[in-house]
Amino acid sequence: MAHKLALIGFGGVGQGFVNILREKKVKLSEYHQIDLKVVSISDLFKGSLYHPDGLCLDKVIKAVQETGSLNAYPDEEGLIRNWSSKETIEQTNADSIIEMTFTDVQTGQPAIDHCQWAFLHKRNVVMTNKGPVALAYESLSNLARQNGVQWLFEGAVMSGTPALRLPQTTLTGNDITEIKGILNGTTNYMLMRMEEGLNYEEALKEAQGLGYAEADPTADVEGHDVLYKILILANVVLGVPLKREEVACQGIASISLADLDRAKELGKRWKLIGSLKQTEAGVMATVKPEMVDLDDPLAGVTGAMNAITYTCDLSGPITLVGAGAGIKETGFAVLIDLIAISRHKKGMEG
Ligand SMILES: NC(=O)C1=CN([C@@H]2O[C@H](COP(=O)(O)OP(=O)(O)OC[C@H]3O[C@@H](n4cnc5c(N)ncnc54)[C@H](OP(=O)(O)O)[C@@H]3O)[C@@H](O)[C@H]2O)C=CC1
Ligand SMILES: N[C@@H](CC=O)C(=O)O
Repeated sequence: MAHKLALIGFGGVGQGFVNILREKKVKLSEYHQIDLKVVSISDLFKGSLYHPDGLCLDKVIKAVQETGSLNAYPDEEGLIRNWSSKETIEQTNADSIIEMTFTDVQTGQPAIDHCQWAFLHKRNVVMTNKGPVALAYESLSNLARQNGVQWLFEGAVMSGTPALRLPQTTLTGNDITEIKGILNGTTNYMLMRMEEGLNYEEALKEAQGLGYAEADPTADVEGHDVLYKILILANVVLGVPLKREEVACQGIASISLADLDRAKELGKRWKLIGSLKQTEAGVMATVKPEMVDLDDPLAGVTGAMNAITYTCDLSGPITLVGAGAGIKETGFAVLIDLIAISRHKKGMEG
């Protein structure tokens, strides 16, 4: 039976995910026996489409590429246009809602509402949006559980690199005493390009063009995006309900070309580091730029690559290095969550 999907937010990641479905449809069906069918897409300015039997993804991409809007999708019997995200979540026949709207670092909205509406209508949610996980993890997890649905968000930390699944699956049984890493692709890319001679604005523009930056890139450069990832790691991996106010947060906006030159003279390199440490006084968390030695493994993590080290009591430190941002990489995170939901469903049925 098809697993029906409703996509809320159709920007870079949404379109990247649809392209993955177009590319992998046959393999998903042959090797994983999964038939993922997009029945709804709802985007604030690009418009909205719903067909209970599924949308033609080639026509969806053609419409958006040629006109920037879903309104150019051809009319067909049974097609409904212009539902809001609320109408879509409540009235679609989708099993799972894929939430890919922008991350609001102050309120987590409208994505928190999107999750609530979905859970109350017994729909799973897969999301790349960090806001709801960082700000409302406990209440939304409870709501999902009470309604017998799943809530997965691998893409929220390090895009398609399994930064959440790794500690939750293969590292389980360890006590994790510290988590530390480079957790933002945009700023890591910018620092690299600024070392290569670009100025701050040029480097940011490139990162935006490559699809790494947030809709409001202030979240990247001022460290809020890393702060949110630290809150997610604290809540989800350490089980500690850390709050935003408890984390000192500084981004890279104040780092000048002169600072980069000074680091170079000292045999060092600037990196924006997020960290969480278990102490007797509780979990200590910081987000701040640090100069790391050039022979530190973190110094070699460049561009939009990220790295995270889990310090474990039994297995010792384990470091994961991989993409921290990117359209295809984040689209993959959605796919792996959907494969997990499909497998879970089959296990329950079997
Ligand atoms: N890009 C990346 O590398 C990564 C992104 N993420 C997260 O994934 C999410 C999506 O990222 P990305 O695709 O790059 O961002 P974009 O800004 O490209 O896309 C977000 C889309 O959501 C739409 N939108 C905003 N509000 C609503 C709403 N209320 N209802 C429906 N649609 C809405 C926007 O519409 P419009 O523009 O038409 O207003 C836009 O098309 C973000 O939360 C981001 O933090 C996570 C990991 C990596
Ligand atoms: N803007 C973020 C996207 C992924 O979370 C980043 O640059 O890392």
